[in-house]
Amino acid sequence: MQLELLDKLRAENPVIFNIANFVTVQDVANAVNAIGASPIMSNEVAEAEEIVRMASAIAVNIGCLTKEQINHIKKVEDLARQYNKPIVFDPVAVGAVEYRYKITDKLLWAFHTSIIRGNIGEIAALGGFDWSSKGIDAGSGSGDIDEIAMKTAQKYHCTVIASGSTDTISDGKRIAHVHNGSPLFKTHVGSGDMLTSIVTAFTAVTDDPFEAAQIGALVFSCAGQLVVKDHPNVGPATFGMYLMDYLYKVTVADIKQIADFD
Ligand SMILES: Nc1ncnc2c1ncn2[C@@H]1O[C@H](COP(=O)(O)OP(=O)(O)O)[C@@H](O)[C@H]1O
Ligand SMILES: Cc1ncsc1CCOP(=O)(O)O
Ligand SMILES: [Mg+2]
Repeated sequence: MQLELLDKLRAENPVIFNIANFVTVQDVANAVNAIGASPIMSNEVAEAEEIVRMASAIAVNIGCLTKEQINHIKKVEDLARQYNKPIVFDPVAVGAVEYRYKITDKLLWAFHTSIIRGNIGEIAALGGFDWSSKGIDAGSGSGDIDEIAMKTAQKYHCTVIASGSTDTISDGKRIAHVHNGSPLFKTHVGSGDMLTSIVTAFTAVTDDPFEAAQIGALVFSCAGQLVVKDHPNVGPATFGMYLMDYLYKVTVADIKQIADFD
């Protein structure tokens, strides 16, 4: 894995355009900023072209989907194709809400997406696998996660991150796993959304989405793991607070010491 991409990201400070949800927008902006990129959020179709042109990569999060937003996403994804900007898609709750599944499936067929980042329930739903998602959460299921990630990547011709206690990453041929992290991530709503936009930031510094997915997952998981190592009494609020600090200060050397991936 190219750990030096973290230093490259901080040196280049790329602009990352986020179509965010209103629940976690502040966390996502701060996480992208803390890791060393420059976030911009927008919901307005009239400024879409200017923002796509200035951005190095785009995160599309459907957490609070509206009809107006679907039109915005279509416009932005069309512009991303025109200006050759990578898209990372977060299919929030597609395993639990049929409407979201249908919209997401159409968008994923209509436009090229570099990376889909969802929890295992969301990725299983997109891949057509049996799984019981629960709202925004992964829920429960017993499928083979490697197979689910790989087949879903093949279906949509992209890289997939199925996150969870292990993040499973596939581009349809290769498989990688990031084992770092902490169960505290589950107590902080927005952990997945932050991961998606941090992975998006890494697509700005490498042309290989499989590499961006791995390094993004590793850096984010290690930052959270280091929070808990240094502050063992954190709870949901303080974990989220310290996570921003650790995204800001974590170094390649820190990550090398605890990295657990294959
Ligand atoms: N039990 C766990 N142990 C370690 N890391 C976890 C655990 N659960 C989730 N994570 C981490 O939390 C982040 C968000 O993943 P996840 O909870 O799957 O997404 P979402 O918030 O979209 O449901 C990922 O970086 C993942 O590695
Ligand atoms: C609670 C909630 N409702 C709609 S979007 C959202 C946040 C989802 O955040 P994450 O998937 O990162 O936990
Ligand atoms: Mg999520």
